[in-house]
Amino acid sequence: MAQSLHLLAPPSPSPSPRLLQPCLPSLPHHHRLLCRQICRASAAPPPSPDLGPVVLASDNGISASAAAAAAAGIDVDAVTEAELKENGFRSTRRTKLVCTIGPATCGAEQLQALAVGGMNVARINMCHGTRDWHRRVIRQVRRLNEEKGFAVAVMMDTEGSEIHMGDLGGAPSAKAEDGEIWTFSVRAFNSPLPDRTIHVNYDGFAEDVRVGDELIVDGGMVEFEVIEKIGPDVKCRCTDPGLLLPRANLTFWRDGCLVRERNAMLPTISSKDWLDIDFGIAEGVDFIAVSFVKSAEVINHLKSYIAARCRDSDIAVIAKIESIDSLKNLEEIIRASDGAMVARGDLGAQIPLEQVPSAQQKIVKLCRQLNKPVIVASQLLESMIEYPTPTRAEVADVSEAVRQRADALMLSGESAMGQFPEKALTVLRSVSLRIERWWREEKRYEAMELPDIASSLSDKISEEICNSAAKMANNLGVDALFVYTKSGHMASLLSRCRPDCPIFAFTTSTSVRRRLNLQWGLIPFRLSFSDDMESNLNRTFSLLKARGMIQSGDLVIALSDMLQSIQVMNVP
Ligand SMILES: Nc1ncnc2c1ncn2[C@@H]1O[C@H](COP(=O)(O)OP(=O)(O)OP(=O)(O)O)[C@@H](O)[C@H]1O
Ligand SMILES: CC(=O)C(=O)O
Ligand SMILES: [K+]
Ligand SMILES: [Mg+2]
Repeated sequence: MAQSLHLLAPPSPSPSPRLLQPCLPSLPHHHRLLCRQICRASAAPPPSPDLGPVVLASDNGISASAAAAAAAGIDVDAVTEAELKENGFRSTRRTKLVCTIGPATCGAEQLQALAVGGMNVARINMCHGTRDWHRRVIRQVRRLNEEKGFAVAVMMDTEGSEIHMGDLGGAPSAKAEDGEIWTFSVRAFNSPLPDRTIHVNYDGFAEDVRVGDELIVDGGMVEFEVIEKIGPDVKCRCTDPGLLLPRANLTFWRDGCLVRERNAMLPTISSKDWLDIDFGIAEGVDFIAVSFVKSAEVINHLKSYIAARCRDSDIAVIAKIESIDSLKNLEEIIRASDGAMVARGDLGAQIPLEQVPSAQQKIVKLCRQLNKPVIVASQLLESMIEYPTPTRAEVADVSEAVRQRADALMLSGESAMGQFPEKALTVLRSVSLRIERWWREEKRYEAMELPDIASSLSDKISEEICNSAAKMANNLGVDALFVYTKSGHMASLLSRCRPDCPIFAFTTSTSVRRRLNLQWGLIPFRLSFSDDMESNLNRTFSLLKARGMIQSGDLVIALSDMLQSIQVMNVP
């Protein structure tokens, strides 16, 4: 039996309104499901011969077209579906995982291993690698999605025009020892570079630094003091030894303060970034993460650029919070963006390290309030670049980000160039699962105030519906929330509430489905559905039951943004 609440608001079109009317879902046999088939062939029935137009495919690498799966002959049943089948709804991972792809993970097999291991989003950093390399990675991810049924989204991260070192003439790293004299120069060198010489990308560098300035590499990996300026060359003495990595970020400090007048004059999106963005649009990336955002203006500019260039404007813009200016203008930046990243690497080079944790907490909270997905990034498992197990402190850091209910966690060097990318991903996955479960068991609801964000009446109703549905789901202990959403908006409003149960998000568009992959607690499916909720539900139930993903008797709350309705029912 189902109980439903339908709310009507202009301009939302709706058929006959029923207020808390019981309705009996029947399983109409004339609506057959084409299950884009999966993985465990044995677990699913063969598609019927008279298939209708309905297509359903789930994310997280758990389903594939029947043809593809059969042809490939492999079991692509990754985390979510296995979890759903084995342990029921409660144990699916809510926190999403982003992996930076680099030399350690760019091969087809390595990418597949990451997808199976729970990678929701693959990130490519335009600071590194060639255009051809990036293209190969994007296409490989897309191919895996098509052939193996994954739905891994692709995020392109811009280089930005902050000051950084060159690529060390091809060397993977260089060691700077205490007291050594190194030359930082804006001259172009042919490889190999002269000994202890570093190229700097910013032409004004030699003019801007002064003797006595501190030069900080990658937020403190290595530190130098400027001792002499000779034309384009700046001689520096190493005062804090360490490892220099290619293209490491450089900041200079004077009298204990970051020198940032010059950086303020550099554009957030450089001309090289614009070319990269054109490339990203052409290759159809799902997210563009903008480095060193200073204000909302640049985000608005990029969004209108994207809207003008791609019709359905389905690339989401993520603001990377990694500078003092981005903290100053935090709220306007987050409001303008489709999501944010706490880029702790560079952030920790611009503000004192001890301020990074509170900045993280503040950004995560604000993003949730404003309903924007947020990624916590950098050094989560840094030691795993070299070692197969994390430090206890790293596990505690990951746990804290999960406890804050960030939407996603990100691997950087661990997956790009580390020795144990898959193990690092496994650590993120198992720590997320454990902390999420603990949190639910302890019923540690953080009653976070969620401010109204809608402006139109229709959006206000959607918001109220989602808030109520999430509350009802917790109070009734339902097994899952189902949301039928074309734009994905209602799914993200539900995710914002961080309910106890997972959210099955059904959407008609492949790109919306991939984008929802970044959001907390959502299990995105693509499904062609109609405005007839009863038939949608019956079709979904029979399909998911056939796949063993739900069972008769499971308690479900279903929402739809076409009808703006809530229905509570047991799966028939
Ligand atoms: N495409 C790539 N090719 C070669 N090395 C890479 C690539 N992507 C990442 N790396 C390596 O992995 C490290 C960490 O990756 P990450 O993307 O976090 O880079 P970053 O330069 O530290 O950060 P960001 O530009 O995001 O501030 C890099 O410093 C680089 O050594
Ligand atoms: C991810 C990134 O850009 C940073 O941490 O600086
Ligand atoms: K970058
Ligand atoms: Mg950065």
